Formats: sequence, C-alpha cells, structure tokens
Amino acid sequence: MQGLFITFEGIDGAGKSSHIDTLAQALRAAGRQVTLTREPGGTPLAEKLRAMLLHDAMDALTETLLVFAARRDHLRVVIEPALARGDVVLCDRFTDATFAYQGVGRGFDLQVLSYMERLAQTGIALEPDLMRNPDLTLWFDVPPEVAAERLAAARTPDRFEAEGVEFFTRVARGYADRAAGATQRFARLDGAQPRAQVAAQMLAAVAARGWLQGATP
Ligand SMILES: Nc1ncnc2c1ncn2[C@@H]1O[C@H](COP(=O)(O)OP(=O)(O)O)[C@@H](O)[C@H]1O
Ligand SMILES: Cc1cn([C@H]2C[C@H](O)[C@@H](COP(=O)(O)OP(=O)(O)O)O2)c(=O)[nH]c1=O
Repeated sequence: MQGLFITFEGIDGAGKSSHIDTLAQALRAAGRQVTLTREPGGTPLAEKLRAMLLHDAMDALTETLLVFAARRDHLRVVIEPALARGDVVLCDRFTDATFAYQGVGRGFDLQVLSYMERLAQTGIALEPDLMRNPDLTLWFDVPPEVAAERLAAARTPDRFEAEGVEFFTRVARGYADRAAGATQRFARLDGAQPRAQVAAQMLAAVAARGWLQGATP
C-alpha cells in the first residue's frame, strides 16, 4: 500500500492535537497502519531539540536551524521508514509551521527558508531527488482571539504560546499565504466550530481523497 503523509497545522490553540487521534482511528478502521508523530520532535534527538526550542531564549536563525535539524532527524528515523512501509503518517506540524512561525511570525527570510526546506527534506526518501512534502495538510484555521481564549483556559504557555495576539495574527497570515501557494495540498477547516463539526470537516477532507474507503490492493 502507498504511504501517505498528512500534516496538521494551525496556530497554537487551533485544535490540532485534539483531533489527530480521531483521524488515526478512522484510518485504522479503513485498514491502514498509522504512525502518529509531531514536530518539533518525534525522535529522541528531535525531542531534545524541542525542549530547547520551547524553553530556551535564542534568536530567529538559531530557532530555524534547530527546527530543521529536528526535522531532518525525524524524516530519517521515523517518517521516511514509515512511508516506505506503506503507513499513513499523521504529523502534528511540519514545514508550514516554520514558514508561518519563523518566517512571517519572526520575520525570517522566506527565500532562505525555501532553500533550507530543500536541503533538509531531500535525499532521504527512496527516490533520491524527491523533496518530501505532505500529501495533505489539514489547516485548522481559527481567529487568534479564539485560540488565545482556549489556551488561557488550558495550559501554562511555552515560549511560543507566551507571544501576544499580534504575533499569532502574523503566524495566521503565514499559514494563509502557504495555503494560497499550495491549494491542492491544503484543506482549510473552520476550527472555530464545535469539536464535532471540526472532526466532521477533517474526515470529509480525507474521505474526499478516497483515503477512508477501506483497504485497497
Ligand atoms: N473545536 C473546539 N472548540 C472548543 N475548544 C476546543 C476545540 N478544539 C480544541 N479545543 C480546546 O482548545 C485547547 C487547545 O486545543 P489543542 O488541540 O491542544 O490545540 P493545538 O494542538 O492546535 O495547539 C484545548 O483545551 C482543547 O480542549
Ligand atoms: C514545527 C514547528 C513548531 N514551531 C512551534 C509552534 C508551537 O508553538 C511549538 C510547539 O508546537 P506544538 O507541538 O503544536 O505545541 P503544543 O504541544 O504545546 O500544542 O513549536 C515553530 O515555531 N516552528 C516549527 O517549524
């Protein structure tokens, strides 16, 4: 079976983590093996880098280098082997987050990011020239004010979540720009709706691609 790479994106508090298990269950019910993972993180090395990224002060270049270092290790150790086995890989965040947070959020040069994206995501897959990209990106789009309200009620903020609404307004614009540049890959979900409706939108986006139809030879 063909591997599939599906990413979950959106600003902090958009509802990504709340919905990833629902999709995993639906895919398993359709006969698929699922690998659940997240970024930054997903391997022992990348989880160490994640802890630094979320808690230690650093400039935007250091942040970007660490994010891509974590991503390359994650691709090498987890994502590419899972895709080669034919799994569906569900990943909570990937490179769109780097364009949204480090790029538009922090103001890091987008062309340099594109170069780093190519460098970090090429040369690991079985096809040597392939730059690994998601097959589908589920974009949980919520107004920054709604996300901030949810987070205030939910958890102690990390270094990103402690940013103000202006930062998240830029990050949200970063996601909208990425989505506009890859309309086939992105499915926009209205994340401000109640959970059941968000879940239904998510399942419909995956079903529309024929990926919930049960095992196919
Ligand atoms: N559709 C929704 N409506 C209301 N609250 C939600 C919804 N989805 C998630 N939440 C709540 O919002 C908070 C952030 O959700 P979470 O899934 O952790 O977001 P993310 O992973 O995108 O940062 C959690 O407390 C979660 O229970
Ligand atoms: C993958 C990635 C995440 N991030 C940030 C966004 C999030 O605030 C943070 C951690 O992501 P996340 O796992 O979504 O946080 P949580 O578990 O608290 O919901 O890392 C970047 O800045 N750039 C990136 O490339």
